[in-house]
Amino acid sequence: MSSEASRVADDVKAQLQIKTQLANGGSGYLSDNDSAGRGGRSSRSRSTRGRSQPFFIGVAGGTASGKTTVCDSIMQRLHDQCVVMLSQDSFYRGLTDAEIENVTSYNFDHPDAFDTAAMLDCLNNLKAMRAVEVPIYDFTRHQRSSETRRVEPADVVILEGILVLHMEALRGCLNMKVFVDTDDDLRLARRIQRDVAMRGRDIAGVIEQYTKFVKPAFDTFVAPSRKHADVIIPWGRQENVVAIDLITEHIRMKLQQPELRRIYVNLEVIPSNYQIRGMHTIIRDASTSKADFVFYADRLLRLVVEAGLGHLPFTERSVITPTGSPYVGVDFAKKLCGVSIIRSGESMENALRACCKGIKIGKILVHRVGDKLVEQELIYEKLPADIAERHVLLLDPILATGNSAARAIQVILGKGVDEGRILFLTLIAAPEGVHRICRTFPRVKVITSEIDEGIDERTYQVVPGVGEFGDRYFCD
Ligand SMILES: Nc1nc2c(ncn2[C@@H]2O[C@H](COP(=O)(O)OP(=O)(O)OP(=O)(O)O)[C@@H](O)[C@H]2O)c(=O)[nH]1
Ligand SMILES: O=P(O)(O)OC[C@H]1O[C@H](OP(=O)(O)OP(=O)(O)O)[C@H](O)[C@@H]1O
Ligand SMILES: O=c1cc[nH]c(=O)[nH]1
Repeated sequence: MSSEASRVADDVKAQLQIKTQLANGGSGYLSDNDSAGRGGRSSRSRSTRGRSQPFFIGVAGGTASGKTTVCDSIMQRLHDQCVVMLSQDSFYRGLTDAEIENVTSYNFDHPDAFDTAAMLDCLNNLKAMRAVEVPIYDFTRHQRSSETRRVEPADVVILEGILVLHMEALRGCLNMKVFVDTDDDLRLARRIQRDVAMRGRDIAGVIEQYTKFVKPAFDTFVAPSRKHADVIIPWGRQENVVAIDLITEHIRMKLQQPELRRIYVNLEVIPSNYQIRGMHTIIRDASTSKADFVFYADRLLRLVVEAGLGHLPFTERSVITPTGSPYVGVDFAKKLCGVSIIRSGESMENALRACCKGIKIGKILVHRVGDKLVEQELIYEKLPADIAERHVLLLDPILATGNSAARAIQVILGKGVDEGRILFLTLIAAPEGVHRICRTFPRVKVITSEIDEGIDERTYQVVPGVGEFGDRYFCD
């Protein structure tokens, strides 16, 4: 790899590591059935592997920056996946007769030129795995065709357009945001070429439109939206193959992740290895002695606590090492506290104290009233008086229905703690509990070591689970 290519590779890798937040995927193959040319592209799949939501990628950039080429390249590389591509251009509002009369005064680069509601509706339907009818826009007539293009549900949806990252509502739908960065001169040259050859314009008209509308809108809306991107791809006369490869590789990696981790950006499952799997095997074994259960549960709980602490903010700090050399490091976050959900949550207190000397730990006791699915009653709470100023590590080794955790989080929020400052640390989580907490409290970070199959309908125990954690940890 050339040094330039390797620099770009490092850049893209770093951007992906720092900012990318993702969701969903599946299987299929590409076959271009785009009847409208500029109407967006569609690639049909073999199957969507029963996914509940697609993974949305937004690709923005100035006019003629190469967005379509970037999308095509990503799609080609994801040829074994079920991918569809939509273009924001398909959602241009058709012009009225009066607007067409005066078309040189119409600003096609302003957000108002797009039917954003229709675009959102389309994305929401695809999100629910429903097929959509996408409008077909005719650039020569400035009108929507009477026909539409049917787009089937897919595992990956790529949305490209100049304002895809500018529009907040659209950004909210995207799991990955890409900005294609191309020199202004190059873009103008391409734009002239394209509009003359393919959109029935003359050179003078293209330049006039560019100066009057395209450039000002780029400066006002498009360029500032770069800051929302997870990845910025430098794009020039040649394709940035390295960047595309790395993005595709990253998407593939994310597509392989279990469903829940792709849906919820506030869920972290700590990476497993054979040590961790071995410890889980011991604590899940019904014949394990109490001493061994406690020993291995403690080791696992310590890992969960360490992973949770990794999500706290930090400040930079440099020190001098004994060799006299500087080491640029970080300082731990201040103002923390733990809150354990009595009784099982108390098993995590030692792990937290071992990591954070002298940390304040509060307690909450909730009680289920009869049926487990009924809202929990708060029996007791003892929390630090200044909890509203602290980051809160909420401790409970088992997340089953999520009722106990939800009630505890409500109590903590009621004390004035910002939702984004709550970390819920748990050893084993059932999908039902993950949905409950991650959906209800999207800014609470949930950190767990393993996600199990589900909850037993009769006993409400996590399956395969560990049985009653509190009994096995505390009782002889
Ligand atoms: N004159 C005219 N321009 C239009 C019309 N509709 C859209 N545009 C222009 O189309 C542009 C949006 O398309 P681009 O982002 O350039 O197209 P693209 O093919 O996705 O660009 P790349 O793939 O990045 O090369 C805007 O800058 C608008 O000015 C129209 O009906 N008439
Ligand atoms: O997500 P949920 O459905 O609310 O279930 C999880 C709760 O169940 C367990 O406690 P349990 O009520 O068994 O009490 P214990 O801690 O005293 O063992 C566990 O420690 C959680 O607090
Ligand atoms: O499986 C479960 C569910 C709730 N509480 C437990 O201790 N275990």
